[in-house]
Amino acid sequence: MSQEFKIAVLPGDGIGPEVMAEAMKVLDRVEEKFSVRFARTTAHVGGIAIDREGKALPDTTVELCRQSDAILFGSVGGPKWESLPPDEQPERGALLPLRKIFGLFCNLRPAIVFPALTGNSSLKPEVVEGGFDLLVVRELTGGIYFAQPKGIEGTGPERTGFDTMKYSEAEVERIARVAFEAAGKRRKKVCSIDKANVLSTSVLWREVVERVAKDYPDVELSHMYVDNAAMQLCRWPKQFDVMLCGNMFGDILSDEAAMLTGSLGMLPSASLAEGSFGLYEPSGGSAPDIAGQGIANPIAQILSAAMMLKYSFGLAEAAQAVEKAVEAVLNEGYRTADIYQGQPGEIKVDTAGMGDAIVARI
Ligand SMILES: NC(=O)c1ccc[n+]([C@@H]2O[C@H](COP(=O)([O-])OP(=O)(O)OC[C@H]3O[C@@H](n4cnc5c(N)ncnc54)[C@H](O)[C@@H]3O)[C@@H](O)[C@H]2O)c1
Ligand SMILES: CC(C)[C@H](C(=O)O)[C@@H](O)C(=O)O
Ligand SMILES: [Mg+2]
Repeated sequence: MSQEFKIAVLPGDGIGPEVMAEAMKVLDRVEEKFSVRFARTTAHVGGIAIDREGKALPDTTVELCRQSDAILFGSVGGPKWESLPPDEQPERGALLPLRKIFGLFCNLRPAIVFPALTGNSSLKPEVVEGGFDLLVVRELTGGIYFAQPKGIEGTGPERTGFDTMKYSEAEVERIARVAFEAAGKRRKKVCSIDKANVLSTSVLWREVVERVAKDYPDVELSHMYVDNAAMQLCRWPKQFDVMLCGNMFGDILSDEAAMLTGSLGMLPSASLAEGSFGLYEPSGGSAPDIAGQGIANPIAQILSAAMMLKYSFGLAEAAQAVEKAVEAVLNEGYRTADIYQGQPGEIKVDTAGMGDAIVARI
């Protein structure tokens, strides 16, 4: 009997369904090749769920996720729902609650500059030469995103919006351990990002990270202020191996790291709970500017599915086969519009063309 895994498939809005369709083809191929079965059930989330079921995260969707071994998520949001009250919008109404409900405290965002794509990077050729990869480890269920109180109060010029930045030692320790474990399997360097010259949360963050580091003597720890880190990422990203960040700093720096790779459409992510459960999604959003045209890059979604194979299902070999297929198509010159530069040897493809090329190489 082949192994079976249950996946809640939540394509969401904008380019979500377009890139998800390609990830489904990849999973079909993995089933064939590795004699596993992925029992997939699709449900609404985000704007489409508001339109069809009246709220961004329907109870039936949450229940489906509970019954599943992992969630494969597309992206949510778009101009159509921007005028709704903040808590009802797709991002705050669906994505953030999903992270909280399932305890997805650990967000892994690898940024890989493939050697074939160094010409696409926004950086100088000598900075990206030969390619590189770094891993952003972002705390995902705490910090300013979730801490209370938050809101908008008062009237007139005194009307005030406020959020609270809070981190407990336990929250910092938990995510720091993930970063050190990951670095131990990579180039053995953790750079912890904070703003300890201003923020009390960062002073605590730094203390706890220092303490945790003592348990990982083979991993080198450094600290960097977030503003400097944003600059260093553009100046010389090869200095980084694992970047350990709180929720908001990790959000910002992971988008920046994505662009070093050539396109946000290349950057996958895993959001993990304790144990094997996880939600896997591209780091980018629903890309309303290109939705419906069939030109979105499906690689972030496909590599997110590969992360699911590895982290939630323990199918490391299958995950590697998918990653190798992505690298192969890039080496052969296949490019969606976002990474196409009109160079000799490049083959321009649409979303489905990229998906098919990857499937054919698994
Ligand atoms: N996880 C999520 O669901 C998620 C993440 C980020 C933003 N959003 C939401 O998405 C909507 C749009 O946000 P935004 O425009 O700031 O960010 P975005 O990530 O959707 O798009 C930023 C830019 O990157 C490009 N891009 C992103 N993914 C791409 C892909 N796969 N292929 C080619 N190009 C790609 C877009 O075309 C756009 O030019 C907003 O409602 C936002 O809140 C959702
Ligand atoms: C859409 C938004 C809530 C989300 C975040 O800020 O976490 C997104 O930007 C991300 O990076 O996944
Ligand atoms: Mg973001």
